[in-house]
Amino acid sequence: MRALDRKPDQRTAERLLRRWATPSSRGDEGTGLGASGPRILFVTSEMSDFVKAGGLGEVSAALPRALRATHDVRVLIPGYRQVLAGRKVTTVGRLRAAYGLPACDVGRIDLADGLVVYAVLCPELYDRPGTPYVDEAGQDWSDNDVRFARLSLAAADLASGLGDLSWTPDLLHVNDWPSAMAPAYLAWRGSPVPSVLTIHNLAYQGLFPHDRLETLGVPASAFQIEGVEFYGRVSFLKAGIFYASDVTTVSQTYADEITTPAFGCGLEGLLRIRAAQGRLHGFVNGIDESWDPRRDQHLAAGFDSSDLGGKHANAEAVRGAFGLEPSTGPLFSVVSRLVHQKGIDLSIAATASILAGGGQIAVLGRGEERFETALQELARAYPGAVGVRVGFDETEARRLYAGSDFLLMPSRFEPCGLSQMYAQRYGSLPVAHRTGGLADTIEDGVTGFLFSDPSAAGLASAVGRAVESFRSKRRMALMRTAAMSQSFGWHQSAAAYGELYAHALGELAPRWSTRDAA
Ligand SMILES: Nc1ncnc2c1ncn2[C@@H]1O[C@H](COP(=O)(O)OP(=O)(O)O[C@H]2O[C@H](CO)[C@@H](O)[C@H](O)[C@H]2O)[C@@H](O)[C@H]1O
Repeated sequence: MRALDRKPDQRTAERLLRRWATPSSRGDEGTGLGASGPRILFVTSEMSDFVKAGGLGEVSAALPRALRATHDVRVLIPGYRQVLAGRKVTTVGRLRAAYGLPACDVGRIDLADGLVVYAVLCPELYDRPGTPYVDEAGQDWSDNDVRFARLSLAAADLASGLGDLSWTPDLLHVNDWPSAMAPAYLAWRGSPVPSVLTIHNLAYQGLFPHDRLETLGVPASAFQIEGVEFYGRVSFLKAGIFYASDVTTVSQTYADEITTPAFGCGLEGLLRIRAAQGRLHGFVNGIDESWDPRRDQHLAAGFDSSDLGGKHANAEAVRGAFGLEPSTGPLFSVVSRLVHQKGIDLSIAATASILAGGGQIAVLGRGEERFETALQELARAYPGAVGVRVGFDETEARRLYAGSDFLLMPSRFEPCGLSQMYAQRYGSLPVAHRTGGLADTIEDGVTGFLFSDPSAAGLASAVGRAVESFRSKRRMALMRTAAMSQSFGWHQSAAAYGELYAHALGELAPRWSTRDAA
């Protein structure tokens, strides 16, 4: 299935083989190599140190840091204005134009904790207002194919030793469609550098018209079912799934789900093949240490499971900020991108059961206009009981987790989900659809409430169970304590990624000798 049929780049292979000639480099001694261990370039289109549109931004800030104890991890990100503004950026390399992709410089930023970030410096592609993906009106940038092909090609170039950097990665770890072309560029130039693609959300695939092949540097021979073609278009994500050495996603349940037609978004066939090869893995995300209700500076007051006084202070702050009346009933929250995936329509439909149970609901989110409008109408219809804020606000989000009793998360699918972990850590019990990472991180009836049918009725029945539990102080206290003591650190999944890297790197030599002999 792998299309690595060209003559590999000899110089790179020899460098890697020299570097990985020792037993430990083949993973025989685990991953305890320290910061002088394998050089990993973590390629991402968002990182919450600079700019975040969703969960990927948080994972990109946390996972490279969790891996630093054992790996020499550096990050590559487009040089958006949010990345460069007010920072010391040293130009350390230059990459040539290729195909229809412009030349760019490589800038180095040293973050306060020592993490090194390389920025792809190309103002014509990245120096714009808006988010990494859309303009201020919410429209996709029309040149997103070039913007993210340039990111991917920069990663492949650096892995091939181009650009004159004094640091050359041993392995690329790419994330979602914006960097998923990097493994393909490596394969097309015959590079032996291994790559790992993490899928944070299969629903976003980076699909572009067939007439962009030349601009993007896709060889005509790769525009086929065993390559990057997806129903007549170029699929960046499929390129990554097809060419990466290994594919991971962010929970075991989602890794299983995406091999089925219901969740596979048309890629289930290829994903089944990768799974059969033992190349599809599920590693659940962690949450970083800033999510600590005792010390979080964003909160109105700190608290822990043995003293929930501060939680009540946060509930008061939320009620005030969202225009809710004083109440002793249950407070439900939603903190979410307002998109179909997240089942926002189901949460709207469940409002009746929440209000009937004497509860209130506070919603923070932004996204599709139809959901923003519907939620604002709901708040107007139930003043004092439903509060809605359209926007993206870290402090409000943290206060909502801290102040609410329950978090609604009826996602139709959820690769991992972070909000349900934050909520549990802050003593807010998630009411969630039993899917993907939600099924893997919530214990039904112990740390939250799961329901199996993603419908208004399914959610309403779980809301009923939550309201019922709220009536028993003892039960609530037990569940809160169980939720707050869940361990969601990065340690375990960082170790799993480390093992995977070691395995992919260790395969270099055998793969090469077979090919050399051929
Ligand atoms: N209006 C707002 N204001 C402030 N903060 C807001 C906000 N709306 C959302 N957030 C924050 O954004 C994050 C959302 O993360 P999720 O993992 O839940 O979803 P997302 O779908 O973006 O990520 C995708 O990638 C991640 C990472 O792998 C997977 O966990 C997930 O399943 C997948 O869909 C949470 O930290 C939440 O607090």
